[in-house]
Amino acid sequence: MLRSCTAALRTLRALRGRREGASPAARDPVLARRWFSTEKVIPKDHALPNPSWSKDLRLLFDQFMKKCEDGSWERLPSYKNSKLVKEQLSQAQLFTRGYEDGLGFEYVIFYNDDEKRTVCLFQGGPYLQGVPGFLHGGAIATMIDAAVGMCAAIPGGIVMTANLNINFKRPIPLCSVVVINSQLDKIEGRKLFLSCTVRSADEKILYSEATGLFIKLDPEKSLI
Ligand SMILES: CCCCCCCCCCCC(=O)SCCNC(=O)CCNC(=O)[C@H](O)C(C)(C)COP(=O)(O)OP(=O)(O)OC[C@H]1O[C@@H](n2cnc3c(N)ncnc32)[C@H](O)[C@@H]1OP(=O)(O)O
Repeated sequence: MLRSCTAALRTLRALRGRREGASPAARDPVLARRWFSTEKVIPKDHALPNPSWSKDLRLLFDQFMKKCEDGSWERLPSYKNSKLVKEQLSQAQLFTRGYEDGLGFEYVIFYNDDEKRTVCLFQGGPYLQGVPGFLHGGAIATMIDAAVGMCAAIPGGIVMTANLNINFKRPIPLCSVVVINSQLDKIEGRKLFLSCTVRSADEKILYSEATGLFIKLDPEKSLI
């Protein structure tokens, strides 16, 4: 745990050194192209191992990749989300993917279509601290929203969170790995009801439980 936190902070310090002086776009031609042009950028798949991933996260990732071999499970690449991004908002990115490797939300989501459920393997980095040494409740809520939201979005299409209830039962140590199991329980018209649990990698500790209501957007209705 400590090793992955240290690795993430080292990456940050290196990046900080590079960043002093000019604006981000001026220093980074790739970023500049993204911000100021309509040129298509090939998205990076963040839902793959990087050096900040702990042994626990890699182990679980490998186990689920094995489960994908018979087609019952599917790994969801992170760039599926970018389908919704319009050209003029090309600098926009999913909140959970806006951090440098290891500092924020490191996760991968697997989907099982037959069971209508997802498993999200999540390692919360040092920038997500709340009470010292533990994950911030808002970061946990964000990750639950993203994981459960994805479980709703696959059958539901474009959905938004209408209600999310979370019971925080145990604090989650910073940089540890948790498993977020989400399940689609019921669909009523445009309403999708889901539930989820957040457990330790060995499944012995139940950290949080949540239920969520997601609404499939009505194409006839304006959001604003
Ligand atoms: C592919 C890439 C994926 C990408 C997926 C990535 C996952 C990321 C997940 C992040 C998700 C977010 O952060 S979303 C951001 C946070 N959420 C929001 O900002 C949503 C703000 N709220 C809204 O815009 C709106 O309330 C909506 C869109 C949720 C619903 O509005 P609407 O479409 O007009 O629907 P409306 O007629 O009001 O309600 C439809 C039915 O739902 C019920 N209903 C509505 N809200 C509630 C509620 N809070 N509690 C109980 N029931 C409710 C109504 O009673 C009605 O029931 P009945 O009469 O039919 O029985």
